[in-house]
Amino acid sequence: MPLLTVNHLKKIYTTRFGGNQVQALSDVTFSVEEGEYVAIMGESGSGKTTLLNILASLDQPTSGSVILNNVELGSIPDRQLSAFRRENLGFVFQDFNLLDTFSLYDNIALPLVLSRRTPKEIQRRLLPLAQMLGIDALLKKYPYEVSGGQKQRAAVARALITDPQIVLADEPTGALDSKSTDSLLRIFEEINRMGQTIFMVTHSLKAASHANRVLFIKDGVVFHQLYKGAASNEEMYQHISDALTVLATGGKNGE
Ligand SMILES: Nc1ncnc2c1ncn2[C@@H]1O[C@H](COP(=O)(O)OP(=O)(O)OP(=O)(O)O)[C@@H](O)[C@H]1O
Repeated sequence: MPLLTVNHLKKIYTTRFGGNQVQALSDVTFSVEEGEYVAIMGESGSGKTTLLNILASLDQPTSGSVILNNVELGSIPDRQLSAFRRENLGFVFQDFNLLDTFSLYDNIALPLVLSRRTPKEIQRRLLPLAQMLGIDALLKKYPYEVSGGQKQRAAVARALITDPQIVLADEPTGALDSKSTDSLLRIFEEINRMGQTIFMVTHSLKAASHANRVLFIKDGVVFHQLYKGAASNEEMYQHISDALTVLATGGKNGE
């Protein structure tokens, strides 16, 4: 039984006055096993953010379903959605989404504070995580006092502190320089090796080449997928680059 099952997702946006309709997703089906590290790529406008918003239970599909560990997202009552999200999903965004008036410690602790965990328990979980991510000396600092890479590591700590079933990452390296990108990708590899399931939207071939599997989305469907298998990051980079060329030139299923 996969951890995440996405069944025939369709999403049609209707403009406010009912005029234009945009079909962002036509028929998206795939699944993610526990412990996998999956990247999804596609051109601008191909529906990646729409898909991520639906997986995050921030938006609802027009039809189709998403099942996370036997729970169909569409069956969760609205009043329970934010707690479900907080307890089961970890989010990492391109622009970090840290609160400027909170220290790094308080930013990382926030999901557990909202879940009413005791300060002692919060500290017991937070300190080893901060140590693993190399930000333990920065916990009293505010986001404006640290670098982009350090902010992103704090955001990763915040995503992991609830021990989520899956981490959803939206262009996590998009705002980072190349040194911080390498450091974040090493962290993702490390937490994946420790068993964390990761689903990442990215435009970056480099980021995608670190994943175990890459899905390609085009015209609202998963058009192709690549397994890394025993390939190196460099070989995977080349395979992804070839697949993107096929995608851009309109070939089908890797032909
Ligand atoms: N709220 C909305 N209302 C109407 N149309 C929308 C809305 N959000 C997205 N769309 C349209 O749906 C399609 C898919 O958009 P989406 O943002 O999911 O693509 P994307 O792959 O994430 O793009 P990018 O890589 O540029 O972020 C696009 O045609 C977009 O214009």
